[in-house]
Formats: sequence, structure tokens, C-alpha cells
Amino acid sequence: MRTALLQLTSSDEPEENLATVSEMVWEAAAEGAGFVLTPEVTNCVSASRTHQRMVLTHEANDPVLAGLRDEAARAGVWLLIGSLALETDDPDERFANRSFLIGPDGKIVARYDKIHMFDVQVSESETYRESAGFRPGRRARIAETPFGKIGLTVCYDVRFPYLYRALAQAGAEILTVPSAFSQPTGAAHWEPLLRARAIETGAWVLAPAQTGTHPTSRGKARKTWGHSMVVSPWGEVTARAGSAPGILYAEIDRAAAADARARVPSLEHDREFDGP
Ligand SMILES: O=C(O)CNC(=O)[C@H](CS)NC(=O)CCC(=O)C(=O)O
Repeated sequence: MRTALLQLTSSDEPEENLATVSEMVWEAAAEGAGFVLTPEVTNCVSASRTHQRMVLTHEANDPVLAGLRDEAARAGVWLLIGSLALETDDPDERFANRSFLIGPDGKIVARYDKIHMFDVQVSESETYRESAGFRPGRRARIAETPFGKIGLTVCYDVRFPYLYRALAQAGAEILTVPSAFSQPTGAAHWEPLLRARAIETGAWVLAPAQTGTHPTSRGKARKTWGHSMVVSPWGEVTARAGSAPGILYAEIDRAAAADARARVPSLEHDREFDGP
């Protein structure tokens, strides 16, 4: 399956991001892609809660979700919307960080709410408290497609190997890691984390990323690491982007997952143990 990862510098204006992504989905389809993926928070990258409250909506009313469902159907592609920030009925008014798999008929095949929250001080001047604005999910998700079973994850999840192991042991052959990685942690950890998850699971790892300095109308401008990446089930990086926005193409096939698992069947070698 020819696959296209969109590397974006999303702004904090959902309608603007919808227009950019729609055009890129169309271009990827014209280039022969049958599966297109977008990064985390495709609809809005913002450091301002006030701004998010003004522009974000519930899933049922979200213009970016509706627009991209139409676009997937028009282009006839499978579309992983890495995530959308969406209003929820949370009593603390926190948003969901929700990933969607859309079929080529425009229907929603699967949803996944990011489980692990990025509450980290990455440097002296850069601190994140994702759990203050977002309500964590509680359920792992797998979706069946004609080109393989997909396990959905988001960004900081990549640091929690048990999630990936559970998805792979439940049959996932493709693991999606749409991201908006910070620059300091991206430089140090992004590639080895993605390659480790692929090697441990014998699955394709598809990681479309936000990149660069994100235009903002309110609050501090956020910066993200980029370097979108495709890792084979054997752990090789088969496609990598730099720091510029654009489309990254790669060929993926489920046979490679079967091959890697036949060579090193570690997924079947779990042992019970005592302690520590
Ligand atoms: O806040 C939003 O709008 C959406 N969420 C994100 O961008 C999240 C939380 S700030 N980013 C990450 O998880 C980066 C993880 C990372 O950089 C690492 O694990 O090192």
C-alpha cells in the first residue's frame, strides 16, 4: 500500500488547517497514495486555553472532522487523522486528544483518545501540562483494514511500550504514532523510541509529525520537532522527513510484519515473573 505522511505546521485556526490538509490529501491521492496520515492536533496547535475554548467544538459539530471525512471519500483514500482537539462533557471542561481512522467511504472506522498525558518539564523554559487541558483516554483500539490491522496511539504514548505490546499481541501489524514532539526531546529520543517500538512488536510504525514554529494569534508560539518517519517491522527507517512541511511517501506491506515476527518471535515469548 502506498502511504503518505503529511508533515504539518498547523496554526491555531482550524479552518485554515482544514484547507491546507484537504489540499495535501488530494495531492497524495493523485500521487497514488491509498493511505494518508496526519499528525497530532491537526486542527489546532495552541498554547492558550482561552483560544482553544473559543475555536474548538464537540466531535458532532467539528468542521475539520466533517471536512476531512468528505475529503477522504472524494479522494477515495483511507485517512488517519492523527488527532483532533475536541470539546468533551468532562466536568473539568478538558478536551479530548482524539485520533480517527476514516474509511475511503468517509465513514469513521475507529476512534482513540490519547491515554498518556505529557506532563513534563523538557527544559528550564519549556514545561507541558497536557493533563490540565486534556482528559486522558482509557481504552486501546485496533482497526481492521484491507492492508493490515492498525493499532492507534498518539505522541507521548510512544514512551509506554506495554501499550504497543498489547496492540501487537492483539494482532496490530501497523502502529500509528501521530505526534507534536517537543524539540529538545525530539532531538534526543524521537528516532530511537520509534525504532524500538517497531523492533519489539514486529510492526510498521508510521509517525507523521507537526514541525517548526506554529503561527498563533494568542499565547506563546509552540515549536515542534518534525522528522516524520516510517519504520519497517525489522526496525529500518524506510522514509524520513526533515524539518519542512510536506508529504512523505512510503510503501508498506503486511508481509514484512509476518517476516520480522517469524525471524524473531519475541512477541510470543512473554514470561511471568516475581518481583522486583
Ligand atoms: O497540547 C496539544 O495541543 C496537544 N498535545 C501535544 O502536543 C502533546 C502534549 S503538549 N505533545 C506531546 O505529547 C509531546 C511528547 C514529547 O515531546 C515527548 O514525549 O518527548
